Amino acid sequence: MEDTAPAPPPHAGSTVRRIDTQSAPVILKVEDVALSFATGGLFDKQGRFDVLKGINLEVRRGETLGLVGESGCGKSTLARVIAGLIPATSGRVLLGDADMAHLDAAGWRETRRAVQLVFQDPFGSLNPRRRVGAIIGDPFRIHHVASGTDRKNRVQELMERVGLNPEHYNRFPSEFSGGQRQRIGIARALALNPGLIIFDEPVSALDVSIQAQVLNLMSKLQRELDLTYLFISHDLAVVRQVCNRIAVMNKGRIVELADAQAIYANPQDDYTRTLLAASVTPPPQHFARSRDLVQTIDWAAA
Ligand SMILES: Nc1ncnc2c1ncn2[C@@H]1O[C@H](COP(=O)(O)OP(=O)(O)OP(=O)(O)O)[C@@H](O)[C@H]1O
Repeated sequence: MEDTAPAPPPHAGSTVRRIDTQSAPVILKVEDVALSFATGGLFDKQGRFDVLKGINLEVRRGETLGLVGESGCGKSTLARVIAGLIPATSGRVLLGDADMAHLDAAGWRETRRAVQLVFQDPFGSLNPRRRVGAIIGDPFRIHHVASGTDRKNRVQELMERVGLNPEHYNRFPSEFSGGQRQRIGIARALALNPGLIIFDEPVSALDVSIQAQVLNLMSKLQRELDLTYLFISHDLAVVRQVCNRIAVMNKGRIVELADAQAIYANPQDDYTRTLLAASVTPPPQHFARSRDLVQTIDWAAA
């Protein structure tokens, strides 16, 4: 299946699913999280760099929370703290009732299943020597969920769900387009029925028509599977289409968090206004093409 289907311009309309963000249960809570990296005094006299400063946010079941801010403000670092890949220096990350700082082995396994990270990786790629069926089937293999024909059937169901041809199970990543490879990453993230999927800039390097297809796929999957997303982007025009609420981040702090409509209609913070002013949709030729854009965390190696 090729990415040639006509698609609406990605910034033309919203695909946001309506949910009651006040009453839906909280599945993730970030409480006063701070993170400092040691710099050895290279960049500042204290010998540390405060990347995250007093971060508070909640993600409610079924919503898409956007996390927006300029490059370097700490979005990806926060994603990694939430996914349990980097411990916070202080504060708490609660997944359901479980404090990520105090998980036993079973708790870690559950976290690795429950939180999936899908991100833009212009330099990396899906392992070119592995077949797509094996790549998408990794979570089943790693978590001992399914093997043999059962695993193959489940992988092919996932391929179908994300709009890939299941008969392409034995193909290599190089035989897929950029948009299709994103679908491969998304299929792998879906494998273990995650409670939360963190998308880190999943469409920012894609051709504009392919962006629309991937955003539409994300919305379709969310409706069908009742998924919860944390959507990270530097571009307020992109998150507008998919987010119920938006957190605006600047220099390691959340400076504003509100319903998406309120952010656009009545931004409260100067920095949000600056970001909004900068989020004019660029013409298609300004989007770089990328051969391989999304990679999920290889939990076996993490
Ligand atoms: N392991 C590390 N050690 C030291 N500094 C780091 C480390 N990881 C990230 N940083 C710094 O933390 C800051 C935030 O980085 P981060 O990647 O989280 O930002 P971002 O908002 O996601 O930006 P981008 O969209 O460009 O990825 C940057 O200044 C980065 O250089």
